[in-house]
Amino acid sequence: MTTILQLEGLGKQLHPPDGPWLFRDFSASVAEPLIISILGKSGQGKSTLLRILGRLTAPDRGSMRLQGRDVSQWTPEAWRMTVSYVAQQPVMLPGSVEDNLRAAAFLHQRSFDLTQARQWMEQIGLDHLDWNSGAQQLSGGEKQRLALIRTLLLRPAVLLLDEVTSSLDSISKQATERLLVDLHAHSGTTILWVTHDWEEARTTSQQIWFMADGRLLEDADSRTFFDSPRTEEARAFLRSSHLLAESLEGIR
Ligand SMILES: Nc1ncnc2c1ncn2[C@@H]1O[C@H](COP(=O)(O)OP(=O)(O)OP(=O)(O)O)[C@@H](O)[C@H]1O
Repeated sequence: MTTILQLEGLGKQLHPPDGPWLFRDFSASVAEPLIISILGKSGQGKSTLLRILGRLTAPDRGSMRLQGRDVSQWTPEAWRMTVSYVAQQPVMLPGSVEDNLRAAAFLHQRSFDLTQARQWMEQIGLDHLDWNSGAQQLSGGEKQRLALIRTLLLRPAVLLLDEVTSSLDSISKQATERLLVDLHAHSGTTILWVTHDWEEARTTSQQIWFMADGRLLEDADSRTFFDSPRTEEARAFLRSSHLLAESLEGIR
């Protein structure tokens, strides 16, 4: 495996120059192809980290290298075509479902892969949609999946996913997870995946980043993290996640 992304001492300060640090000293290597889940309690800065990696937010400290080249040697556009972010709250572009699907091809002057778009729409459970209908009228879960496919059509080497299954029912969620795992297996796409669903993380990912106390507390292969987490913070996090899952199971 080769290193595609190298993070060195990344930090984000809430109110620079004197405010507290949301996180700092975040250093890690991303080897390709891997699926890495990013776990941690709310407010640890997981989304902010993804936005930094997607060059949508600037870090207050630290550096990043992509494919061996420092961030300063990349234009933001070229970086974002290689490392692409899918937001938790999907933003639909004005126009139809098809306009949204064609957006990446249009913006980057590439040909539109109609066969691939149809196949992914079907695989993700959106084959019922009329491509001429307005994208703004879709349900939250439909928008979330359409935004994901719109980004997949860019064919990024690294995909940054921010809770992309959070609005989905269990069947759509499983279909989405399967599509992403298949894509990773067949195309070697590297995925950094923020999720609150530890079961999703355990079943899809080979590696876990666990954020707590304003830093990357654990960077471990998935089995090691779930079977024998190194820190008390991770053990407490997993205990509370298990308890929550059990109580939700009881309600069902
Ligand atoms: N540029 C910024 N300036 C000020 N505050 C910010 C900035 N970016 C993020 N924050 C704050 O940092 C905190 C962490 O946000 P973030 O969404 O990254 O955490 P998270 O771990 O992804 O949380 P969740 O799991 O709830 O989505 C939040 O309180 C947010 O309001």
